[in-house]
Amino acid sequence: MDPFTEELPQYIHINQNEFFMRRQKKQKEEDIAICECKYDANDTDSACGDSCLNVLTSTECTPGYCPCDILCKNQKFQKCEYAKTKLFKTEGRGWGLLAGEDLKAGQFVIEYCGEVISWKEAKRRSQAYENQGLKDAFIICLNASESIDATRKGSLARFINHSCRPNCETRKWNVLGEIRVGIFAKHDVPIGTELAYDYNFEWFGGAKVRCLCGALKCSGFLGAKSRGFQEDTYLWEDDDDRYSVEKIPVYDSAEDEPVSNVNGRTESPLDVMLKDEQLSESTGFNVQSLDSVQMKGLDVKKIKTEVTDEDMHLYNHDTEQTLSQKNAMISRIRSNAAGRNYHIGPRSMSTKRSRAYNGGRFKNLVEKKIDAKFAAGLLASKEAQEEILNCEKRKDDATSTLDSLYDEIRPAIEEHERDSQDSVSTTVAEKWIQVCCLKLKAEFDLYSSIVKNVACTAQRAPGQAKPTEVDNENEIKLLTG
Ligand SMILES: C[S@@+](CC[C@H](N)C(=O)[O-])C[C@H]1O[C@@H](n2cnc3c(N)ncnc32)[C@H](O)[C@@H]1O
Repeated sequence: MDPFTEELPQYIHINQNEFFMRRQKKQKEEDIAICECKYDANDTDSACGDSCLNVLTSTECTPGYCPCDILCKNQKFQKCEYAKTKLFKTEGRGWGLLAGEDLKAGQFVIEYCGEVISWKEAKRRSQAYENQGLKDAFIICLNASESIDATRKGSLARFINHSCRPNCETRKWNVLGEIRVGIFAKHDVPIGTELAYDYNFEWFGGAKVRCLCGALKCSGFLGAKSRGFQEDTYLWEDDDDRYSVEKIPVYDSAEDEPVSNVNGRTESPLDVMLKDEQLSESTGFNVQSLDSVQMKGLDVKKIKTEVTDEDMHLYNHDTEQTLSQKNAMISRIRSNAAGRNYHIGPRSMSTKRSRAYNGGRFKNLVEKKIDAKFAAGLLASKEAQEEILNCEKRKDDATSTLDSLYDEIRPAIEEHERDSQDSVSTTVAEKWIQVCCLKLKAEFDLYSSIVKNVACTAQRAPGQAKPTEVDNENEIKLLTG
């Protein structure tokens, strides 16, 4: 299919969130934050610029209450003061959004608008969309209990793709008492550069997609770090021609080494840029112009690139010969569990994994339990037996410490799983890591003690051993001569 003639997917364009399950909040007078800015004609920053108390707390000024009145610059969401952007068709990643003007670091680009729905409804819808075969995911987390779904209704932000090395990020702002999500430039972004942010752990539900961002440290799949990814039940190859992108390089394996172009410079798919004059007519959110936007000016062969040292190992998607050798098919992963954030929890992964990856492409990492008592029972030396049993006790203690720590910090973890913008606090994470390490060390000590003693100390005479609840899997092959 010609990427430039493919029609835009149907959706209703909105630039205000719509509330599906509840009414929009009305800001109470006592909740209105009033800043202390005073307009000074000689200081452009004075009317609610970067030093405004409200700006510093990511809160927009309320019209009628701001001391700077109509000069207030801190009502960007309310006034839809978006940067100029332009839709274009990517190769392999559906539609994307380009910067239609030079963006400054920290600049508000556009609001991520859609239907505000409950977290439960988001789960239900994402499953329904997946069942309908919808290829793209448009639901992001808003807060612990709500999400924004831009699938049917949304702003142009819905077209911003993911990158593992993004030039934009999402930020939450308090606007008239409601939390809203904006896309902001992480650093200066030149006109014509594709905008991208790290979906990170924000995406949940639906199919998981092979990431084609081209970044050196690309995580491989959208949501690869999420619990959803790790609990995925199976991999399947997808010959959907939207994603059959022979020309898109994909980091897949060691043989996919980065390739430099003739100048020794390398490019990322996300460094696609338009010539300035081709963007001159772009508007911030003009969906009508989309037909004409069929990237009439986009000359993929004459791509300008923004190349930094770090980019030197990125793929060159101009190199036809190299590209044709790359993947013709993009694997997609389906997930039963919503691909929410990472998971901290005792033991759940090993059991899930054994089910999840059996027969799949991943190695089956099922843990085989070793019966320490049985191993100790094989040994003639009392000291050796005691050493193994002590180690086992230390391992059991470490396991129960980990379990009770999990119960203790469960609320923080569960909160984090639903609200990806707020991380689990460092103290919780540190405590968790420390106890996990202790448990791993205790396990290691136990297994090394078994190996050492079974291999190096005298064994009971045959027939003397009294194995406890032995099964074939637990049987240890003794290294006796
Ligand atoms: C919010 S939509 C972005 C707009 C989308 N490209 C479109 O055409 O409507 C997210 C979807 O875009 C695709 N996508 C975004 N970033 C991608 C990436 N780095 N690699 C592969 N696919 C990507 C995935 O299908 C994802 O579910």
